Amino acid sequence: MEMIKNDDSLALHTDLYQINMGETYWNDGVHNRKAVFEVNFRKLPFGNGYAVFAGLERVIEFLENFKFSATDIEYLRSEGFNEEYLEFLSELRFTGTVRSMREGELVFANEPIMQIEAPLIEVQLIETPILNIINFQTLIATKASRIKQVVGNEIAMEFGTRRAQEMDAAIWGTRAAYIGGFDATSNVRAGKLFGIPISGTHAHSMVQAYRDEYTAFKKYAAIHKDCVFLVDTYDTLKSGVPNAIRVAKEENINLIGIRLDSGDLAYLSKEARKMLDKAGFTKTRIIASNDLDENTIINLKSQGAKIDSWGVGTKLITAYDQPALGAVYKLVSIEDENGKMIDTIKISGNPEKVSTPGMKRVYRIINNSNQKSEGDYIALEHEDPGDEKRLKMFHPVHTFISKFVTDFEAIELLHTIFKNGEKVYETPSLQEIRDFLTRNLEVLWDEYKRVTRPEEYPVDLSQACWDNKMQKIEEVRRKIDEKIAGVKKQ
Ligand SMILES: Nc1ncnc2c1ncn2[C@@H]1O[C@H](COP(=O)(O)OP(=O)(O)OP(=O)(O)O)[C@@H](O)[C@H]1O
Ligand SMILES: O=P(O)(O)OC[C@H]1O[C@H](OP(=O)(O)OP(=O)(O)O)[C@H](O)[C@@H]1O
Ligand SMILES: O=C(O)c1cccnc1
Repeated sequence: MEMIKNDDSLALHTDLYQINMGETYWNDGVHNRKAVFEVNFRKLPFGNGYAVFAGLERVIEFLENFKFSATDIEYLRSEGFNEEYLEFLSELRFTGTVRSMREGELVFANEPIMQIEAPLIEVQLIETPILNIINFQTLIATKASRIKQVVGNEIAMEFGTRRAQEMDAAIWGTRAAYIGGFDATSNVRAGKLFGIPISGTHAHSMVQAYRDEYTAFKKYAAIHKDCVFLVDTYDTLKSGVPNAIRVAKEENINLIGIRLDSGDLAYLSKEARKMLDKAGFTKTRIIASNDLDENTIINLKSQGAKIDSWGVGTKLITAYDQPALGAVYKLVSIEDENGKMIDTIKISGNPEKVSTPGMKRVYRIINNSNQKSEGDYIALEHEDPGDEKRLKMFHPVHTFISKFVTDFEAIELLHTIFKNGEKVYETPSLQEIRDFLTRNLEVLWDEYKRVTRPEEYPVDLSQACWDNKMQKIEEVRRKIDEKIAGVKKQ
């Protein structure tokens, strides 16, 4: 229990190796060298054609409060860390510059979604929490957006708290789901904290508690004006729907809806719709739940199900079919002993895994003739694609795949969030973030938005960025060859 009481900071919410590397840099006197790291992921989740960026708000909160508490230092002392290093850590605050995509931005594989420029030790210590936040929230926002694409103008309700990976995941997952386009949540705390609309029906347990469906609905109606009755506890069509209609006729309530939670949802919804309409409850909505996801929803719609609202829990909040987004945090540039910034690269046998060196900017290239996106364009810091009359966009691996864009606007996607440790970004409201996502989706061709086998959205490098990468690959190769030659000579 003592440990839990002392959970008074998030600075230790990192991997031990970060603190060990920090100690190495500090001991060597290189800890204050400027370093630039970028966050990117290599593969879109769920086979989706885009991802929805989420997590920035919590990253901001984390960086603003970044500080090792007295109990953090005490704990590290008990683990045997050097006393002077601990003294240094106790004074450490975040002093860096952060550029980031905004929440609700569409993001794609192999492009920087956040860039952090700070003293090496700071930028290293915050890697783990930043990835922890972004990987989860972006994953859930993307899953939610994918489900909402299928749900369309009908209502999507987040019902997942009971199945989420503990409380933080439920709360921040709910916020991410709302960013991704869900309309409401059953989690009341998320309603209080973030202003997300809350909504809910009742469980089978209430019907079981009264041991009689009619009585249970009557008791609920006695205290609630707006009612949604769960109609599948005993028999949906023979008991549930008739009881809901009977109580709605007897009591002065709005029968907003009925909920179906088992059985053949297509068949039951069609039959229930007929019964409700015949009784005059044409506005009463049919809500469905039970292990739903985008695939079941497509399937139900194709069967002509008469469902107006969709309650989605487990498969959304746990990102059931892909439980992790693989965003990574890579060093792209570091100050050398003369104060000069040197670009760095990570090589791999897999061309997609070779990092792109240097400080970069990301632009969305919007074609002025149709206001649709031609793709994203990664350029070096000093370049401005907006200056180009004729922009060449080519595939970064299969370079022969290329096109020229002429009448376009290059919209910069990375925004300055912190400048030298000071927050300079005005955090938008959740509603603004949702509207931003809606506008972003409008510039994307439908081919990238479909749920099954979407087209691959272009994420291209500028010629200078590509040349810089090739030059770095060459440099690394030469160095290795020289080393091998040196060893052979000995
Ligand atoms: N017409 C339908 N077409 C395709 N999938 C459906 C259809 N009706 C229901 N489903 C889905 O089939 C699955 C049925 O799951 P399952 O067999 O566990 O439920 P059940 O027996 O109806 O109810 P319970 O949750 O009480 O066990 C759910 O994921 C549900 O969403
Ligand atoms: O199915 P999900 O997408 O996770 O949606 C939430 C589920 O949670 C509730 O039931 P619970 O799962 O607790 O019990 P049940 O399956 O027996 O109804 C509710 O009735 C939904 O079925
Ligand atoms: O309100 C509901 O119907 C609800 C809430 C959470 C989980 N399942 C259903």
